[in-house]
Amino acid sequence: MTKHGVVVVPEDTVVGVAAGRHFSFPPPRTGDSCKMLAGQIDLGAAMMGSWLDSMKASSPRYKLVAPRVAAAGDAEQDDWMEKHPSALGEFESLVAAASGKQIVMFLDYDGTLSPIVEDPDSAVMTDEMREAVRSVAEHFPTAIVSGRGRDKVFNFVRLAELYYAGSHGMDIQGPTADSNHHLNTPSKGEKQARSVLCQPASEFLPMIGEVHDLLVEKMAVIPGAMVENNKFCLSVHFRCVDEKTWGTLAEQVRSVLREYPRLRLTQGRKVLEIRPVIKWDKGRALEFLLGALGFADRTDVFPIYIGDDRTDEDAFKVLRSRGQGAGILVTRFPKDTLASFSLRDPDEVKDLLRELVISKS
Ligand SMILES: O=P(O)(O)OC[C@H]1O[C@H](O[C@H]2O[C@H](CO)[C@@H](O)[C@H](O)[C@H]2O)[C@H](O)[C@@H](O)[C@@H]1O
Repeated sequence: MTKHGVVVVPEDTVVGVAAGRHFSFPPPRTGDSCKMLAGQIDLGAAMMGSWLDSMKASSPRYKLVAPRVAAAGDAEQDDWMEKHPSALGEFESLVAAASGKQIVMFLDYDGTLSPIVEDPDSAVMTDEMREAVRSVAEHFPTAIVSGRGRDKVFNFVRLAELYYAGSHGMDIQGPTADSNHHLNTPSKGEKQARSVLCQPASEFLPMIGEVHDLLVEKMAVIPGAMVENNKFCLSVHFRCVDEKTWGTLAEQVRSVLREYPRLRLTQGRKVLEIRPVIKWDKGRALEFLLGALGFADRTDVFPIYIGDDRTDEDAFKVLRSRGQGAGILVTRFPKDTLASFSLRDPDEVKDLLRELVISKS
């Protein structure tokens, strides 16, 4: 398929192309009007129907990619691309807006640095992408912000010089002193203290372990279902579950969570995510890291956050409320988003990272 080809493709493979004109950049300051963008499912009020609806709504199966043919769909796509143009297409205005400011990079992992695949354990990052991230981190402080457990995402990325915010930001670790060139070199005694920066949900560890075991038991009878332990949160994957069984899966998850009112449910790409009710998300992690880097109240900072998922909307929302930087959504579909720009896939993310490095050289 070419970029501009006419083809019907399954989820995760559709393309938006038009260059935009009326996009919202720099992002305006906003209040707390994120609607349900972060994909939170209200456990208390939710009827089974709304769980299922939400799972289906986040899993569109087919989409026409035909700028010249599918006029109705295109109008929507073009309109969306005008509001969220390609960050590559608008690269010069992006760099101009960041001029004189310190760029800080925030990168989601799955769907952003690695393509979405069926088996979560196989979502490896290419060497080319690793090199692009490594180069970008030479120029700008860089953090990986992921729903995955921190150790797991580190094992995929394997770059010691980055910050890592695992478990949707509930487990933040800075680079080791030796590799961190963005902070003043600490003494030997400081090195260890600087290692883990923030774990706001540590009291939930035993509960998460308990719920993990219960969910593994429940999911054992659902073909294709998989439970992933992300340390401070859990993922119940339904990408490989027959759609006819999604209702059963949702009901099983709900039956477990009914007994745990201190846990909440959010939704990602064909995954239900269970996490503590604490007010902490990828947006809070972004703010925490900006503070840790000394940029909390600075106006000369330009955070760039790139992510593909509903949970990344919390970070886009923070950028909007700060009136700073740029949120970039990785997607092939028009989606409700607070991001200012878009990219279509991890390959385009890699291109953008490379362009940023070139612009700095
Ligand atoms: O915040 P992220 O780094 O984007 O993590 C979100 C979830 O990503 C992973 O699941 C997603 O990617 C898998 C591999 O491509 C795919 O199989 C799955 O359907 C996606 O939902 C990860 O496995 C989850 O634990 C994360 O919560």
